[in-house]
Amino acid sequence: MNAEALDGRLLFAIPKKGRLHDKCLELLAGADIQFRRHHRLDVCLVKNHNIALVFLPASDIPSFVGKGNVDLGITGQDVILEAQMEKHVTEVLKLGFGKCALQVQVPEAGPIKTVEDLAGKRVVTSFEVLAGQYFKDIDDRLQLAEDKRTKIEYVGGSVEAACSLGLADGIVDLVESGDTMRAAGLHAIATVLQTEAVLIKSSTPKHPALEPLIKLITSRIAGVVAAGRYVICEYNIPRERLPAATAVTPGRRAPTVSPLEDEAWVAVSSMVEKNRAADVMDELVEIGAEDILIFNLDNCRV
Ligand SMILES: Nc1ncnc2c1ncn2[C@@H]1O[C@H](COP(=O)(O)OP(=O)(O)OP(=O)(O)O)[C@@H](O)[C@H]1O
Ligand SMILES: O=P(O)(O)OC[C@H]1O[C@H](OP(=O)(O)OP(=O)(O)O)[C@H](O)[C@@H]1O
Ligand SMILES: [Mg+2]
Repeated sequence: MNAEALDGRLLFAIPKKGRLHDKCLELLAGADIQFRRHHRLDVCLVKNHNIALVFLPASDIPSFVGKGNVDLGITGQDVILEAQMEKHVTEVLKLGFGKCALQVQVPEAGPIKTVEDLAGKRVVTSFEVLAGQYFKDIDDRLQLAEDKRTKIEYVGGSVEAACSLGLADGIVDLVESGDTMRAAGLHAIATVLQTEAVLIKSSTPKHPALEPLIKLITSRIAGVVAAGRYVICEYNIPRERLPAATAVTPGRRAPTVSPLEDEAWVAVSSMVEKNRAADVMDELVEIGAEDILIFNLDNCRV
């Protein structure tokens, strides 16, 4: 693809593989951003918008966005901090996936119990900057001499193998379910940070004319994210129990209440957070609601 084909288009960086990739494709589909990616090509034009998608490693996206080489991107908060780009990018939206924690881990059976025990020893990580800052603070606090300070060593992947290979006394790596950590015989002794995937834009945009398109795409993606977070709860309730019921399902602004042919009853429709839906249904049954239905949302603007 030649450079002119990209001229004037909003460049939107998407993780090319790994944990965030599939979720990003779902977001793009939900936002009706249409494209066909040719085999092995990392740049492709969007058919129905003035956008080009650029598929990049998640860890490279913060500096591409921060330096204004691309206008918009999706990546993890962890790699933004690791790239020291937090002042150069603006977090537009939290996306609710890619949630995990960057943790200090040591062999379960070993003598090291705290980060103070680990200070001064060897730590292997893919997050050199964040691990370096974390242990610098501890080394400073413990007033360790220059030659006794924690040694941080970078590896590009399979960090969890470092202790059993004899390369490290501890590691700093991402943990979600904890399966990788436990399988490697490790356990966490401290959390450096919590992270999730975010939509980011450059803090000093090179193409101000693209701002309306950034707003539009942000609004569409926010709709898809909210649709995944909420369900619609509908039920019938005796009119005199309505105040109790609407306390359980207050909705985002207010629940929709409709009359029924039977004047003693009303129908209620309300948005409910998906992870609270089962509890809400239990409470509604307690209050005397009947015919309680839950519907998934395909998309929304709220
Ligand atoms: N287990 C996980 N659960 C949730 N989010 C994760 C997990 N591992 C990584 N992430 C998030 O995804 C981002 C990219 O990491 P990921 O490992 O997917 O990319 P990668 O290392 O480029 O790909 P790969 O692991 O396939 O080589 C991380 O910076 C983090 O924000
Ligand atoms: O707590 P868990 O659910 O096990 O997830 C954590 C693992 O996920 C990531 O690895 P990934 O699968 O991306 O492989 P990588 O180490 O090759 O990057 C991360 O580096 C951890 O190893
Ligand atoms: Mg990985």
